[in-house]
Amino acid sequence: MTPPPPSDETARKRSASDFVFGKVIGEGSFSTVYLAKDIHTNKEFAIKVLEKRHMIREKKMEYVLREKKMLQILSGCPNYFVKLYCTFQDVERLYFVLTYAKNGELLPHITKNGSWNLECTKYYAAELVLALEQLNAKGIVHRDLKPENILFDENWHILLIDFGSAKIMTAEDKKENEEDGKKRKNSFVGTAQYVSPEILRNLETSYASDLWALGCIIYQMVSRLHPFHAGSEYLIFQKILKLEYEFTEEFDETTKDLVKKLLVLNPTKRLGATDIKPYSSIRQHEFFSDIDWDNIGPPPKIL
Ligand SMILES: Nc1ncnc2c1ncn2[C@@H]1O[C@H](COP(=O)(O)OP(=O)(O)OP(=O)(O)O)[C@@H](O)[C@H]1O
Ligand SMILES: O=C(O)C[C@H](Cc1nc2cc(Cl)cc(Cl)c2[nH]1)c1ccc(Cl)cc1
Repeated sequence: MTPPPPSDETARKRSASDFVFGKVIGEGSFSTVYLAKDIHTNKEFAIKVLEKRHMIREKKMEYVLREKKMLQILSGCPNYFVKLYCTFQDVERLYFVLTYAKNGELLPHITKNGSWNLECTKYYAAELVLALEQLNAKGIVHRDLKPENILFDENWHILLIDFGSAKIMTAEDKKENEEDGKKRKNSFVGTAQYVSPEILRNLETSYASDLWALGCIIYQMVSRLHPFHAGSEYLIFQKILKLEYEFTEEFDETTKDLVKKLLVLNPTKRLGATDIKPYSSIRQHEFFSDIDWDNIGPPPKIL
């Protein structure tokens, strides 16, 4: 007995004709992201469009299906992640219908000479910690966290994107991470400046890989530069493996202490890596002494 057709509009499988496509709001290596409006509800979405031919040629199907699976898992989280409303396809393309992050990327706000200050750094580092706690609770490691993958929604809260490189930690992975020095080939390397030492040394990634990226992002929110910078990816990797970075004069002692406890070569020694309740030891750090973790309140003005 075939099920009755969905009663209301939202349950019906969508197609491109349900949307009016507007401007391009971003380009990925395999995607174009459009601002689009649902013709039935007038609601705005970001629609990420991928060419099937390109997916097949570049053998990126697994990446797309992984992003779809991760976004479906995360769509149950209350906030901090872009929501996947639906997916559909036509002869040439695949479509992800996503929350529209109206206020764009974090990166320009921390690099331009604007009003970004230590209060913003603390607030958004706290939102990042809360987002990482939710990822941990869902068993997901993002593996490519960087300011370009952190967007702002219309109320200036963060929305993490780009889960095509994410990994679901299995019980097996967790066990292997406890046995130090277990060697396994990594099929994935993130973005040079933010890649963790364990990924460079072909060791298994773990939640602690995202804690390394958190350290890099907090460093960058304060100094506007990433901690490991050099003229080539090879030289950046060398600096990461030797933990070769310095603090600029903008850093106070408390911020330095937190960054030092996150940028630790051994993943199991990073602050939060062995928390029974992740990430209580990061929450308790002096750097977050002004944060009320049960209600971090409205975002600071960064206009
Ligand atoms: N939900 C969204 N709302 C607003 N802008 C978005 C959204 N998703 C992506 N973008 C913008 O589109 C750009 C491309 O995003 P997309 O995730 O498709 O590519 P990418 O995966 O970041 O690129 P790559 O494939 O090289 O990693 C992003 O850098 C971002 O600026
Ligand atoms: O409609 C669905 O939800 C399932 C399809 C499944 C699917 N069809 C595909 C065709 C190609 Cl060429 C590549 C991938 Cl990754 C493909 N994945 C799909 C469509 C769109 C997106 Cl973004 C992901 C998966």
